[in-house]
Amino acid sequence: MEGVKTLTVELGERSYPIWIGQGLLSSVARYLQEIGISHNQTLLVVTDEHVGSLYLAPVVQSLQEAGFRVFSYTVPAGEQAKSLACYEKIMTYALEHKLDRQSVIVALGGGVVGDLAGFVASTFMRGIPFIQLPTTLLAHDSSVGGKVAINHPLGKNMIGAFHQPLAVIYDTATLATLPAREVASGFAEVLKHGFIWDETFVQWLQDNAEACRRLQEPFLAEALYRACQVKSQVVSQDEKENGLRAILNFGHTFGHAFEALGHYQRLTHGEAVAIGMVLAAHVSEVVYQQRGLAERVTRVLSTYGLSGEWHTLPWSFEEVLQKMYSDKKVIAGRLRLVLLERMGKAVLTDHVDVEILRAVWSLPFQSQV
Ligand SMILES: NC(=O)c1ccc[n+]([C@@H]2O[C@H](COP(=O)([O-])OP(=O)(O)OC[C@H]3O[C@@H](n4cnc5c(N)ncnc54)[C@H](O)[C@@H]3O)[C@@H](O)[C@H]2O)c1
Ligand SMILES: O=C(O)C(=O)C[C@@H](O)[C@H](O)[C@H](O)COP(=O)(O)O
Ligand SMILES: [Zn+2]
Repeated sequence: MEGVKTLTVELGERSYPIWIGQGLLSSVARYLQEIGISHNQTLLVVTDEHVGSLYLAPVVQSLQEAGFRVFSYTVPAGEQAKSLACYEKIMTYALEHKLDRQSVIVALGGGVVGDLAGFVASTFMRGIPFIQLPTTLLAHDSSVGGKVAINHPLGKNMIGAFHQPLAVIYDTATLATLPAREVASGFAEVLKHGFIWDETFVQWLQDNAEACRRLQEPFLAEALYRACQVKSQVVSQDEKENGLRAILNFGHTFGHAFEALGHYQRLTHGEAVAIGMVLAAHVSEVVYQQRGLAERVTRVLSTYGLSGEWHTLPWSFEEVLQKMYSDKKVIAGRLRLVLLERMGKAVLTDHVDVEILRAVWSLPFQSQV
């Protein structure tokens, strides 16, 4: 597969490939055959309205021409689709169309479709295989690692499972149709992978920001490859988040609170995480005496079009804090936060005094434009 970057998520018998390259969707059938999917297995492609209108027909056509029996289901675009109602509708569709325990769910879309379709796969007849076909920049993160979930009115990703895909087939040509806001949002998670694990990657992203933001090759594929590499290394060491994997939640304790308080409409996931990372970087500066850390995090985020400003949010510190206590990392009523010991090295800690968070919330925002 010339020109295709390949990684393996090492998880023993559940290991799987990540293929990254231009135009992979047109030969998606070949990739499915490569991982041993046979024509006896019915495929259900799940997508959303935006992605479906652009990419569903060619994907279904390529699969049907290769002899696969294919059904498809399209959900409304947006975070609201990560709901019990949508989950139930897909389940009903799958049952009505006689999918069985060998059938395969194919998630064609961004993180919303991947999380939702993956959760359907994890529970349909107690679990069937699924494939990720990510179409957003952000989905370099969501398509890898097997966290699948829907939201509950009381919190983000509260109903879910760990269910690894059989493969991630990442056609970077699809990113050309992404709205600018979603491009910036996706870079929040790309940058996160550098902040938590690899200072040299942060520097590379700073040095090549213009080309990356314009989605210019070979920079785009390299950025996604390196971010997926960080994610797969972490997941390989701690698949079910017993420890290390929690560092992938950098910026998310604040971020998920912002998303939920905004009813998943005010901020995208990446925007919420970006603000959360700036706040967590300020807390890290205090806890680990890392002067200049928050300034660097804010500056690089702003280079990628992400503001990181929290004072414009309409919620008080108390409202945000209360929401943070429903985070899945909270154990025995104790808040746990991911901080940066230094740039490129994240840690999970439960030793953060709420007064430090309150003091950070009161800091003036330092715009780094
Ligand atoms: N499972 C995980 O590990 C993990 C990791 C990170 C994020 N997530 C989840 O991912 C979700 C966010 O994902 P997202 O940012 O991809 O959002 P998304 O799936 O809602 O996609 C963003 C928007 O872009 C549209 N879109 C997608 N691909 C497109 C394309 N190629 N061209 C044009 N439009 C396109 C979508 O229809 C949607 O309107 C959140 O729910 C978040 O919690 C999960
Ligand atoms: O894969 C992980 O682990 C992550 O934390 C990746 C995050 O970017 C992602 O948003 C994830 O869905 C958060 O999971 P949650 O368990 O905190 O809901
Ligand atoms: Zn995330």
